[in-house]
Amino acid sequence: MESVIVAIDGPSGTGKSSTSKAVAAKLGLSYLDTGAQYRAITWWMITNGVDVDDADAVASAAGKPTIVSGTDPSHPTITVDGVDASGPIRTQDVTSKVSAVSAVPEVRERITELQRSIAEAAGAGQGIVVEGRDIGTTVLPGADLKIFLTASPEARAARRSGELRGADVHATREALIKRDAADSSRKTSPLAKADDAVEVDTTDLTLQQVIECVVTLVEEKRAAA
Ligand SMILES: Nc1ncnc2c1ncn2[C@@H]1O[C@H](COP(=O)(O)OP(=O)(O)O)[C@@H](O)[C@H]1O
Ligand SMILES: Nc1ccn([C@H]2C[C@H](O)[C@@H](COP(=O)(O)OP(=O)(O)O)O2)c(=O)n1
Repeated sequence: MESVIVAIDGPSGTGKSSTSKAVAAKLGLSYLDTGAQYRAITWWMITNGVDVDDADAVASAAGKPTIVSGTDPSHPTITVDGVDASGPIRTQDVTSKVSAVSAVPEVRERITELQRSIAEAAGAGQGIVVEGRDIGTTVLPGADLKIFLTASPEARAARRSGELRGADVHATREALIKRDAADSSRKTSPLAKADDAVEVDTTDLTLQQVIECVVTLVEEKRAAA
């Protein structure tokens, strides 16, 4: 069967990670969480004393860490300089700083290059599901299928605060809206829907329904190829 490259973009809490992992596992594809890579480089900046609000300092350090992503959807991994970073990249500290670091063009250039080489390697096999903010627009504009997930801020905040074991929904909603605004308004490769992306509003859909919808879209693409 032909390999297939699927790009899934959208704001926080729309279901990108859960959907992408499940779709990739179901169809035997590789999986790449690009947000984890931006979180990993942010974690490296913090642990190495780089001031994340100093764009010049972040730019000069952007080439230093070695980030390696494992692409098995049933066991995604990420290491920074050989150290497992999967836990530390999910802290509130990293979450609050990742938008500033990922807005720096030198960081994006470095990470985009890494993403393209991973997608190229997977393209030699069955293919890959790559999720993020700018995959359909910038990283893989030639992807076979582009999906843009959306959901109301209320639904997204409720999902996130559920994950954070009952964190205040209002505070979660405010933090999420702030991060989306920063990601959507940055100059380099902002969060945006590609013109040829299929938009799926997940507000009133269960995760299973979203997964089925995306699996069907991939199968239709493959059948038409
Ligand atoms: N359609 C949905 N309905 C209800 N909960 C969902 C749905 N999609 C995802 N979730 C839950 O919402 C949370 C955030 O999903 P996630 O896939 O991490 O989103 P994203 O990667 O877009 O930030 C997870 O706990 C996930 O299980
Ligand atoms: N392709 C991407 C993916 C993520 N980012 C940045 C912007 C996001 O706020 C952060 C974190 O992304 P991540 O997907 O982990 O965020 P959430 O799971 O939605 O909380 O990384 C990006 O700039 N470009």
